Amino acid sequence: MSRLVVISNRVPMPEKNGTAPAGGLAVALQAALEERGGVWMGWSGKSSGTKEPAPLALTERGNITYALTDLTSTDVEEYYHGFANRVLWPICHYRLDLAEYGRKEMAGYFRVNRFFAHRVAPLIQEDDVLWIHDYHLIPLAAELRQMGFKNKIGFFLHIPWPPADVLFAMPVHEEIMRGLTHYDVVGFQTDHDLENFRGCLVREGFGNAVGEGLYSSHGRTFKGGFYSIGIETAAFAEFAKRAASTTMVRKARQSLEGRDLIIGVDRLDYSKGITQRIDAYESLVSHNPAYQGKVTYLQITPKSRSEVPEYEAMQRTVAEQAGRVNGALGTVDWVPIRYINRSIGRPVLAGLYRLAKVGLVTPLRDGMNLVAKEFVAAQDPEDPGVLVLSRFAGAARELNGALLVNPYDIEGTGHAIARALTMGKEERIQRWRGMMDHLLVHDVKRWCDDFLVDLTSEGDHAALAT
Ligand SMILES: O=P(O)(O)OC[C@H]1O[C@H](O[C@H]2O[C@H](CO)[C@@H](O)[C@H](O)[C@H]2O)[C@H](O)[C@@H](O)[C@@H]1O
Ligand SMILES: O=c1ccn([C@@H]2O[C@H](COP(=O)(O)OP(=O)(O)O)[C@@H](O)[C@H]2O)c(=O)[nH]1
Repeated sequence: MSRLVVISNRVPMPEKNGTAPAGGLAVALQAALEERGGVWMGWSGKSSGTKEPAPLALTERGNITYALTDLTSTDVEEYYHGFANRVLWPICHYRLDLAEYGRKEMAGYFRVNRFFAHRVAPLIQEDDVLWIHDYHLIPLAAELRQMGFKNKIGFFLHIPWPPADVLFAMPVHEEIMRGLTHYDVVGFQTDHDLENFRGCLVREGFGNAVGEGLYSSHGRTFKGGFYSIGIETAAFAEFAKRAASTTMVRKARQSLEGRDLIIGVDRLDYSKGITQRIDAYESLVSHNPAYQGKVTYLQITPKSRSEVPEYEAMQRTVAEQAGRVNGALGTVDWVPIRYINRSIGRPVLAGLYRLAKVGLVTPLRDGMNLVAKEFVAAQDPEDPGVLVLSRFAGAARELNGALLVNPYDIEGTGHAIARALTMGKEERIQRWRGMMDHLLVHDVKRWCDDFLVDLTSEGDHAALAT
């Protein structure tokens, strides 16, 4: 079997205390690489200031070699905060109104991709298979091809791919589309994302669908597919069962004093629909006094990308909103919303999911959303909680036992929370069982295997070029 070289912007070096940063990409890739070993190259998350970054730092941990590079402060600003998170992220999440397009940032994005190519090049061996992840690194294959690399190179996009009318509002959409054609396999989270990509490619004459999932463009042929990312389902379920008896989770249970727990866990990101969700909860509780003092909503929301103005603003908005609801509805012995603005380790999260009667996962748009899958995996089979899930999360294409909601419909979401809180055990078990069976089969290993089978067995697409 060829050696696997994974390249992603975010690389979670296992810290001394074993905690990884919040974010589904890091969590999933860690699981996938632990399984088969290989090299994982990416950004250290640190800036070298105005100095040229030091050579790649190589660290062996088990069967994984981590290869990390710092970036200059200008690179972090232009490539990560600038183009990746203020242009590609909002565009791919259908938020044209938030995209801040600047030529300096665009140039920084392409420059850092070239820098990544030069940094990783000395590590690449002839029969290595390269798997590049996410919107930060779309042009990387083109850079490597230009340097003469003929290896199989796959790309997986963790976030949604928008329809042509949204994508083409971005001035450099042609360069981005062309960048994707240098891969051998381009993978998306869902069939909807793949359909949108196909529309972008074919409608605007960038390329053609040539059958059997193959596309031709700019003299190359590549496969386009969808591969829905999973979690380590069985291990997470076991984890949650054990977590239920830890001190932290026991304390949480005691503090509820018999109230039903509703839980939300999201990075502080406008795509996650947190403000709409708080509105929905407020609408439910204020219109139904029977719930007052009987439910507790715990929202765990670690800070994310705080240097980006839209994220910084959200920190204030959500904190004020939670404070306002608590001020308006709280009583001397009841706090309606418990709001935590920092990261919680996954072992504790697992126990909290299991404790909860309702999992609220209501993004306005999300590539997949691993929290939805973790919530399901963590439930007690004899008495499972109910998942309230946005129809706009990639996970909604698979988790059909959830109560699907439109997160823009505040009252509708409130009604779904009420339905979840009152659902009988038999229906809860039936809904949960179907989702759990699906997640046990479609776990992170299956995702990884499916993608790599397509990448390594697709033949030489370049030679098939039309
Ligand atoms: O690296 P950050 O800027 O701190 O952001 C964290 C990650 O956010 C995004 O995660 C996505 O990937 C998940 C796993 O496939 C998926 O479930 C979720 O819907 C996506 O939002 C981003 O795509 C990653 O690159 C970031 O590392
Ligand atoms: O305080 C937190 C919040 C989230 N997470 C983890 O971060 C990931 C979030 O992934 P998801 O796909 O839901 O969203 P993303 O943040 O990648 O957009 C999940 O594995 C969570 O368990 C965590 O470890 N601690």
